[in-house]
Amino acid sequence: AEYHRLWPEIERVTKEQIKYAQMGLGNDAWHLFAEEGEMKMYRREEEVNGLVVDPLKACHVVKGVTAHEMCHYFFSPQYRYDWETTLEHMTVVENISDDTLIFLQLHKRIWPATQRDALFWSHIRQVPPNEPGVRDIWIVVNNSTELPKHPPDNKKCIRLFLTVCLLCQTIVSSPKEGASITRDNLTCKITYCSVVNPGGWAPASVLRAVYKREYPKFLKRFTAYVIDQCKNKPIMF
Ligand SMILES: CCCc1ccc(-c2ccc(S(=O)(=O)CCO)cc2)cc1[C@H]1C[C@H]1c1ccccn1
Repeated sequence: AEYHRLWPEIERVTKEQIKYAQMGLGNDAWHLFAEEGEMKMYRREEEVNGLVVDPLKACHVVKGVTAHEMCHYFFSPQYRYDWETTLEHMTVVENISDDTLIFLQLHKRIWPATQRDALFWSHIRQVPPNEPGVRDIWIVVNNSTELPKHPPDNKKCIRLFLTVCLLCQTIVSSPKEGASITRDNLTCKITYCSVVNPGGWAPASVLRAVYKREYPKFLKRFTAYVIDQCKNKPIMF
């Protein structure tokens, strides 16, 4: 896929997202808006031409799964309806390669906002570990793109623009002397980042209320789904 017209952009955005996810909260003014167990969700209030584009950063730690498993279930289209409750319709409009797809997603209308759709490339890759104690790192990046064959249909819904990454790190605690690694030895550290431009105008208060409610629900549901899918399966590193 290295020769695909989107490849330079995929490389650039993926490298940016790896840096952005690994910098943690940096010294930006993040506001913790949701906290449940190990999951902490932060946002910054930002508007571009009067549109809410609040960057979001979520940090979570889950036991019993690997970074590869978490990213595999986030990337693969066949599981999406199982965990993405706000989807009305989803299709893969282009198979660029086995690690890069283009999705067209119609999201359910979230009253009182207008219905949105999203057209984005999605790329999964393993990244070299950057600190001791981390066995491996995987990332999925979703980034909006335009295709002449799938122009926005402004009569039907508004096309939103997103850049999302799910960066996961696998930490393995040493099993008992001579025992093999089991899921009890696995910890997955998750950083989920998203910047969504809603496309058309929506009241800031409405969008912020939707995000405040939907993002914690989404990450909780998604991680619980992966733990449940993996628990009786051999570990996929
Ligand atoms: C007014 C527009 C609101 C709005 C913006 C953005 C998204 C959204 C799209 C994609 C992704 S993802 O992480 O790439 C996973 C693949 O689907 C996450 C969020 C969804 C909504 C709608 C449905 C609401 C929502 C918001 C947040 C999380 C989940 N759903």
